[in-house]
Amino acid sequence: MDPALGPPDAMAEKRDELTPMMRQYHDLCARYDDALVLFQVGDFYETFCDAAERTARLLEVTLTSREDSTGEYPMTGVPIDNAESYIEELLEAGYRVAVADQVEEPGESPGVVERAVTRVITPGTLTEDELLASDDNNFVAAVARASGEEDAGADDELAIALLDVSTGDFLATSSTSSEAISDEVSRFDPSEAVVGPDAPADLFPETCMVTPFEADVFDRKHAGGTVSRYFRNPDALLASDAEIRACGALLSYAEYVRGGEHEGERDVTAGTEEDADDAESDDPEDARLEYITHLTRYDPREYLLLDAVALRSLELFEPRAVHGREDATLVGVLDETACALGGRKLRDWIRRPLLQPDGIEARLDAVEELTGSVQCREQLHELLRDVYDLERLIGRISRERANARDLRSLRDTLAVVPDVREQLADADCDRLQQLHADLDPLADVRELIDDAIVRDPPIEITEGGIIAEEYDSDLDDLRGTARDGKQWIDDLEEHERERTGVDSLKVGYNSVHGYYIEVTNPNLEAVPEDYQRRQTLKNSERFVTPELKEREDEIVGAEERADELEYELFCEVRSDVADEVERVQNLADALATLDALVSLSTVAAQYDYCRPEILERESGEGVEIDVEGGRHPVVERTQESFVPNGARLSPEQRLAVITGPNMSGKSTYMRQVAQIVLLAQVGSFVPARSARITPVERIFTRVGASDDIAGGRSTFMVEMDELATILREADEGSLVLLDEVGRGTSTADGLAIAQAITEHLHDEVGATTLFATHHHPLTELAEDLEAAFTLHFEVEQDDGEVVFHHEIAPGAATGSYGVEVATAAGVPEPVVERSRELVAENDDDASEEGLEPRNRAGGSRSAATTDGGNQPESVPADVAAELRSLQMAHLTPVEALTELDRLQRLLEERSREESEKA
Ligand SMILES: Nc1ncnc2c1ncn2[C@@H]1O[C@H](COP(=O)(O)OP(=O)(O)OP(=O)(O)O)[C@@H](O)[C@H]1O
Repeated sequence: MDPALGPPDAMAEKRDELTPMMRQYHDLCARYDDALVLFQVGDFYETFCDAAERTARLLEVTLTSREDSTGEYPMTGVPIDNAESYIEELLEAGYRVAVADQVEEPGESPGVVERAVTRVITPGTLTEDELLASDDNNFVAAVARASGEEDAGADDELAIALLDVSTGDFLATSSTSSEAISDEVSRFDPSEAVVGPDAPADLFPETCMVTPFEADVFDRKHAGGTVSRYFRNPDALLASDAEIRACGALLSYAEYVRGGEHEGERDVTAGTEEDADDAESDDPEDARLEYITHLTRYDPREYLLLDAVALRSLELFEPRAVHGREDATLVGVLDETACALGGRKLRDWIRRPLLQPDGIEARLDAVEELTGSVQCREQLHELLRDVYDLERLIGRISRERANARDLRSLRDTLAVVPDVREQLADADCDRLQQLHADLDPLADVRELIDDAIVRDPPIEITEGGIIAEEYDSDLDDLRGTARDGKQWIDDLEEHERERTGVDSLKVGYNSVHGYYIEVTNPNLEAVPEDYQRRQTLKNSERFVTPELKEREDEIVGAEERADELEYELFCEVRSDVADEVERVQNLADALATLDALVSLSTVAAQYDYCRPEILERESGEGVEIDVEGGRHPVVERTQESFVPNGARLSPEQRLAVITGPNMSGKSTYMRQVAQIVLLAQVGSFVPARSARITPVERIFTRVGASDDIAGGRSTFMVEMDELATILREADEGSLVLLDEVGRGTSTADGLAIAQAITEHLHDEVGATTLFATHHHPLTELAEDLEAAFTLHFEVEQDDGEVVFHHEIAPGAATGSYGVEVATAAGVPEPVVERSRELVAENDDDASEEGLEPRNRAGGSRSAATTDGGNQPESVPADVAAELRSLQMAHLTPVEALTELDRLQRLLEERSREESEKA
């Protein structure tokens, strides 16, 4: 265990003798033993002992020490004012951070000042804008099994719950397959996972912090109680015990990290179903997080499924190195949203493309309508730019972490809503009409903030200057008293000058002595009786009068009371606004949806996309994809010109074997088809002249071997693993992209595997498949298979140079042009020349060899012939034999070059041996 966590050993031994403050620190460390405790002492957050040494090193701050009667303890502190940047570094180093604040003013009660953990900051539960890396969702997940018993069977139901603490988004689903849950993990990419005793540890990638949490909160009864504090009927809302356990545990965790007076929530005996029924039971109800108002239970089968491999290879959110541009992702090209809300919504749509034509058509109708009206679209975009991140704002408000500026931001957003509504007043399609209805301007909330909070309030909420005039009569009275007093003082100078006859008399103020009357030394004789000396300066004396003192006390008293009252009033307003959390969240959702739709229509109009026709698919039937003039949405933006290509796939013609030289455009083409399908299912227009598409249920990809080298497994193993998944899980509702399968092994084995896979996909799986390959014999196979066909990219040779047209055409490619590409890449001329000779020789050989007959599929191809032939004299027999056995038609250019390189070295070795013998 990390010695920086938990109660320091040095303190534990003598806990009872520690000073009360150090004992507090010790006890909080014991209570929050999985987190680094930052302990407020005045203006600093301090850590002690091992934690101090660790933080001093990590944060590069000075290590000091603190002594009490029990000894001297290392200590390190960071200023509270910029604690967030230090906390960020601690999080990056893999720590959770528990912030223990002073929760009363020093001297407020006898003894040591009270401290409590007011928040536990973990990667998955961030709420501070400074710590949240982006506007995107930041999820914490919890996973639970149905039974929760240690010996649970393999096909027990597994559930995952996901919560974004900063926005209140809360989702849950379950499945009997752990792969399906793993796919959901990839989809939502949580930064933290809370696990109970029975969760499979290998579900989460390394980037996700795994937080073990108390077993009891995962208990069915306890979890049911927790969920029912939030949602009326958990059993009707959620589909299984596993889901209830995951949701309940996650809510308990969210309550736990909120800390503060609710820290008792870690006491897991509270919150059973019986407690929840008892309206009077205070503790659990108090712990309730007001901003969690919706729970979306979904079935993964309602959405197009994309596993981690497909998410990566289709460049949805992460760019692939090849394009080398940050925004070279699908979300990058689609995101023209105006506000953070819309950006998150769009990402969610891309993460979960739809399957049901109705839902897709509803979005497409809205996109079409907005695409057709430039003015409306642009005005909406302009208006939406003034929309703040309402979800995070209302989250902060309901967590009592919002300041007056946050309330004004909410008010400013509400002020935009009537204009946004106005733009939708004449909408035709259902979706836009519905949004028009959903856009509640929350006039009451806006009015409240307008009345209560000044236009430009300060950041601080305890120093006054927040509450508007005429909002509260007591406050107005206090302010009046302070104002009158100040006016009296303003008049005092004039008055006293007249009374004393001293023209140089001045009235001033300083923070130590308060108000004073200053008289210079030559005039001291004129000082009246009632002046009381307060301060002697070099050339003057300062006085007060009993009346001035009295007025001063009055002003200070009134100001202090006004500040306190303002704070109270502010908290009341904030709490009244917090009561409307659900309405604000609903408004946020409507604005987010509108922004996402406007963004899709902006892209559609700007980049000449077309509305796809969505076809119904009966279950068990195959897929129809008919695209004319399609373009790759990402690649077309990264280069000057792009050649459009069509695609026609149907249940009768569903497996395309695509050949063509390197760099001709095979991979681009395949990804383009998949991205067009995916875009259509998002409800977006697509980069094509026309498109007719049946929604696909799942997209599988197996792409370039060098792309996916996962830790600890060879390239070939990764490839086979991904293939195994495809063969096991794909069906006629799937779209499968295979890019150069079988490269990581010998040519013969590679071809055999590719052939077997093609046959299996064709005969058994029935998935719509695009298969790019350098194994030319596969094109022959495609001709034998009823529902397979061939496509190719042709290139031209112009004066020895290869010219790429990037145009797809029916049939198989005639040559591989690998040698020409090698020339272009700068491979030395003699090697290229020799390659040409070999290609010519081997073409003859290859034409005599065929593919394994289908009924012998899987058998390895015949071994190389080693007997002589037309052996050139200068070539040693073994090298010649190896050269002859090379099957050039079956080698990729890189493999051919590697072979050539090896043979050239062998030749040189042989010549050296010969000359040494001679
Ligand atoms: N339709 C197109 N119009 C214009 N340029 C294209 C087109 N398709 C591909 N390209 C360009 O050609 C480059 C190579 O394309 P791609 O990677 O798809 O080739 P490939 O045939 O898969 O090559 P390899 O077999 O070496 O993997 C792309 O990076 C892109 O710049």
